[in-house]
Amino acid sequence: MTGEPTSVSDLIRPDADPNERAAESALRPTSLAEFEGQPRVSDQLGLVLEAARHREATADHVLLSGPPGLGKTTLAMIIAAEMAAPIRISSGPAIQHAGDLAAILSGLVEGEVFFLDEIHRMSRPAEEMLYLAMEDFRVDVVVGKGPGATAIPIEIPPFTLVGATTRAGLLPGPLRDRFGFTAQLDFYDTTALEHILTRSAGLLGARLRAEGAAEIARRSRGTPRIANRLLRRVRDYAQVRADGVITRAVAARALELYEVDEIGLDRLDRAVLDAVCRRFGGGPVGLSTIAVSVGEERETVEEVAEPFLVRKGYLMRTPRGRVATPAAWRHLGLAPPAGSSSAADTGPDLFEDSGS
Ligand SMILES: Nc1ncnc2c1ncn2[C@@H]1O[C@H](COP(=O)(O)OP(=O)(O)OP(=O)(O)O)[C@@H](O)[C@H]1O
Repeated sequence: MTGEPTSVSDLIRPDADPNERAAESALRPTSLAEFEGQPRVSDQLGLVLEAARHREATADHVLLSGPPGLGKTTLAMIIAAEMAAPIRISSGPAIQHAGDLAAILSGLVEGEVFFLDEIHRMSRPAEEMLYLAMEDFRVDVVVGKGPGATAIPIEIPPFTLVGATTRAGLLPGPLRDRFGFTAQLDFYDTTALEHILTRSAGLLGARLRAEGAAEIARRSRGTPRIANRLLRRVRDYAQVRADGVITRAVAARALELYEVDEIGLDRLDRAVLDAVCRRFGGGPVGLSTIAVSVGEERETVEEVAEPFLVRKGYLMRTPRGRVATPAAWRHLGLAPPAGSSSAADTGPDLFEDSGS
């Protein structure tokens, strides 16, 4: 049985949207002092950079890991700004040949920050070239083929590699070990998101009340990118359907219009919960069955809806499929079936993909 098609709202997707690049850049904090919400990372990174400045040296290589939209690109830019260094930006998937990497590295100037996003998606040969570059500031460019091939060493100026990954566990040990400092970014609490929203509203010239900021923050899934995106939509609503001021009521009405509920679930999230609870009695039910039932691609359910539902404690992955928790039933306004808490006995598993 196929349910009503559920279009995925782009509002709550944590990934970058190329159409939003300019809007995002305008809201990026440009110094560590302005980078709120990750005090431990800011403190530790501040120390690393200050020490490097003290020694008049290039900063150590930095690895940033964490889910999308939490500020990895922003931090890379801040590192460059704090070191008064230029920044060069590329990404793992863009570097498929070692030669691509050699060309970038040999063009760097001394002290430059090289930001490599999605570093876990680089090709193996490029990765091996990077080891040498990070350690010895040298690359070996192979000229020719077969037995006549020779490696020509090329010196490269000292630089700071800032690698970003959403999957630190996928990085090979030798690569991880070559970073002098690793920072794990966490989801933001609502207070931090309120501050970020207030700052963003100032830059956008939006009239955001503290209670309006709290309402948006609550629905932002712990992610600054989503918070800023919701703010822009709520601002539109406030201008067109209200008097321009973003109060709690205006924010709530706007986000209801966009189908983002009071804890940040959108239509797809709710459809998934609804399918698991109402159609499949709370599970266990396979991922593919859920996807067919909500009329979405399996990958979309798995990558967009599920991580947040699991993080919220609404859905569990078990060896036999997905299971709704009592909290999920309650969120839908339903009474959990008797004994449903014993679903936990099935035990959340560690399988990435267990329910197909
Ligand atoms: N600590 C913060 N304070 C204020 N704004 C932030 C903060 N972190 C992120 N942002 C804002 O969130 C948006 C997304 O941040 P950013 O592009 O740095 O995320 P990312 O982790 O690199 O995401 P991706 O992995 O998808 O590239 C930007 O507009 C940025 O201004």
